[in-house]
Amino acid sequence: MLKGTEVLTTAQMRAIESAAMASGQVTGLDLMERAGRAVADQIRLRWPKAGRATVLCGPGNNGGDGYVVARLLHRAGWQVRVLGMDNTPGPDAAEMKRQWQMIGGIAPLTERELRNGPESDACVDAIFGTGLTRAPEGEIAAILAHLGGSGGRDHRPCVVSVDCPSGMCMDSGAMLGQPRTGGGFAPHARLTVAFDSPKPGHLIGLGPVLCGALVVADIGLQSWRERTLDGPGQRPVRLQAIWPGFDIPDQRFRSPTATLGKHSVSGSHKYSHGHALVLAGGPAKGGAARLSARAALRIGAGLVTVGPSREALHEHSGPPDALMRLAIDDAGGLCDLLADKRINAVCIGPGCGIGRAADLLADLLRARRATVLDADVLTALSRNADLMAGLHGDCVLTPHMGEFARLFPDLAERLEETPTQGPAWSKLDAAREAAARCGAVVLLKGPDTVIAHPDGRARIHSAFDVPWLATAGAGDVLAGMITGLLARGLTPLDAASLGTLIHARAARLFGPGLIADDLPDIVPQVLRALQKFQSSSSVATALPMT
Ligand SMILES: NC(=O)C1=CN([C@@H]2O[C@H](COP(=O)(O)OP(=O)(O)OC[C@H]3O[C@@H](n4cnc5c(N)ncnc54)[C@H](OP(=O)(O)O)[C@@H]3O)[C@@H](O)[C@H]2O)[C@@H](O)CC1
Ligand SMILES: Nc1ncnc2c1ncn2[C@@H]1O[C@H](COP(=O)(O)OP(=O)(O)O)[C@@H](O)[C@H]1O
Ligand SMILES: [K+]
Repeated sequence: MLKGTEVLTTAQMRAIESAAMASGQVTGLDLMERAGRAVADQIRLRWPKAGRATVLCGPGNNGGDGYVVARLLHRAGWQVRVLGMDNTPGPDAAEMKRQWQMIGGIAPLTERELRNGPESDACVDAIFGTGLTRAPEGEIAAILAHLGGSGGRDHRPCVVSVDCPSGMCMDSGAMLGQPRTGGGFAPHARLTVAFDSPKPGHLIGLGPVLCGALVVADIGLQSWRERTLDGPGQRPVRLQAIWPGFDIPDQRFRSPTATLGKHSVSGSHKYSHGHALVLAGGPAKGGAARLSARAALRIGAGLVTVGPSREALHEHSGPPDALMRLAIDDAGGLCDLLADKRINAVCIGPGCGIGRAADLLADLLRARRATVLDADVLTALSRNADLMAGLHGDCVLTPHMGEFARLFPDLAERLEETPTQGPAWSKLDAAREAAARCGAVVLLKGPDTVIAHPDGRARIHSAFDVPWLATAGAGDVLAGMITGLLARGLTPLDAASLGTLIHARAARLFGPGLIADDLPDIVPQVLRALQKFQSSSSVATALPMT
């Protein structure tokens, strides 16, 4: 994978910082100075004219970063007011506090001080970072509520958060002590400057909404990151973000003469791009399967066949003409068809009907094809433990939250609980646990999509900027895209990741007003853009991750 896609847990981040400091080549003070400088620089980029800042410093090292920001903004000509706690922090933060005190005073960190102080252009939130262990209470909870607009929308300060909006668990994107769905007052940052790598909480749960624009600043830890996470005897980096820098796992997107598996693309034919089968349902239910089939064709499967029941076959006679149609009446018919080994990927669920999906699934799973399971078949699966036991490593399950709750009710319930302690149970944990239990890749949909492999690898795709993707049939298109990529020979994890990326990019390109039918036909445009991006991947690695 290209650099720049790793997502670190807070525990991994702490381990990397400790390794760096233990090496003797860098001190905690150096790191804190770099972190504070990164935040101050980002503020100055956005406000080129020196203004007024209020800096809120908490009891630990996040507060230490805040004292650095205060000093550097003061040096740049800003009028800086600091609110801090009357405690003795660790030695690095204590030193940064001392340096600030040589410049200016520290008012008490109270909601009253904040509310009654002069207006400021930027309010720097350096109260809690990775050290948050429990839900904030009392005075600090009141300050955080004020940052979230409890004093009225017009009084909501322009917040710049250091590492994360304070009170947010960086492993889950949940606000400790508040409902998962939001609704409580929480700091809504205009900008969040995180260090070294994003954490899961920046990308899932409430994180993307609370963080505002996310900047990930390099504080010089890269070589320790590599040694700590990838060194001999260490666990590999197991979590990645699907965003610029993500390595497209299909050679075709790199160069026209590249190879795909064993087949040279230049000398290839349609069967070397795979044959996808989309199982459709009975009469009057064909739309969803046709959306999937069209998406599978557009994304590059060599052949696509749609397989409804015999009485529904005539409904599938419309375009695209490239699509093949074949009646599949029952499991026997499916087995006969799957005797053709060239059919290497199957999509089951969209518009299939729960009963028919249940009837076909056991034999389909026994045929051991790469299989996408979506919609109706997920409901069938949730009602039948034997079917669930038949899942295998070439399966991709694509539930939305409602379907996930039917399949894994205990995991979904845990996600509903109000988290009180960090690290809080997250959508990432739920998807990973589900994948481990069922032995298949689980793609848990939403604006934050999490894709988990049974071996613990996982990927996160954040698409909070395309709310219009939540439209009827969009999931059917995604299932078809993944099926097409499986037909092309991608692994289930890669097909799910690339399908998710292309799906959201198509929605972004189309813009508001999108209906699911529009998505497949935007795919060629997205593929062209991806091809260009990949052929200039050295540029891509240098792109700032904003
Ligand atoms: N390590 C490094 O070199 C670098 C670290 N960096 C920076 O350090 C940050 C991590 O620092 P950190 O570990 O000191 O944790 P931090 O987030 O400041 O909070 C800990 C304090 O809060 C307290 N506390 C927790 N929850 C609470 C609650 N609900 N209500 C009240 N108190 C609560 C907790 O108290 P305790 O739980 O012990 O009672 C403790 O006193 C990181 O995000 C980054 O910004 C950068 O400078 C780069 C180099
Ligand atoms: N708020 C949102 N922002 C961006 N994407 C979303 C949002 N909500 C859902 N999605 C995406 O839209 C698609 C909807 O799929 P699904 O719920 O299965 O719809 P359907 O069953 O109608 O096809 C999924 O890919 C999901 O990740
Ligand atoms: K913070």
